[in-house]
Amino acid sequence: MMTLQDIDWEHWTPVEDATLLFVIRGGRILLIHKKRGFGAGKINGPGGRIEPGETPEECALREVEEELRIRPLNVDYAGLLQFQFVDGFSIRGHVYRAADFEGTPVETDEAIPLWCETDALPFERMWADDPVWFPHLLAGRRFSGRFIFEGERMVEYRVVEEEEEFECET
Ligand SMILES: CNc1ncnc2c1ncn2[C@@H]1O[C@H](COP(=O)(O)OP(=O)(O)OP(=O)(O)O)[C@@H](O)[C@H]1O
Repeated sequence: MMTLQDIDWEHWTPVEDATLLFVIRGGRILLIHKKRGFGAGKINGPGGRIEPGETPEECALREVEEELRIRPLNVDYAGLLQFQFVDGFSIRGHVYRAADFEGTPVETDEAIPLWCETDALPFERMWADDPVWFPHLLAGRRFSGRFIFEGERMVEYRVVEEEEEFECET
């Protein structure tokens, strides 16, 4: 069985590089019901794959516009998630927080917007890792997490709080 220790995380490069962006305002967080792509059917933050020539933050903003038609404001870096699947797939998630936004979230081909109270999140409909790092996200802390997944099952994880300066280079 694969464990966290079997992986050289410092030199690990993911098959896919992606983003997540969470608007958190007035005790509520803006999530989506993801209609297609990786994780379709789950509730998550808006986000998607980083395109060539794009920074993670540019991708995060573009994905929120594409999926919900809003423009996040006061965006800051929140954390980094490294997911290794036992079948060989791997994905990195660059996570951002926004304190405000312009526009009105609407349903698109990709997503249905869903405002949730931050103290009543639908974790049973979210990825298994989310309950592990959401407390950091909601508290405004920076974090990084490493995870082993077997399909949709989280096999092992380690999440730590990071110093303010920490940000991943791509
Ligand atoms: C394993 N545990 C996980 N926990 C929480 N979030 C996870 C995740 N694994 C992937 N994610 C997120 O899911 C989105 C997939 O996006 P992505 O690969 O782009 O999907 P999609 O097929 O729609 O691609 P397009 O960019 O639309 O082409 C992307 O935001 C990525 O950060």
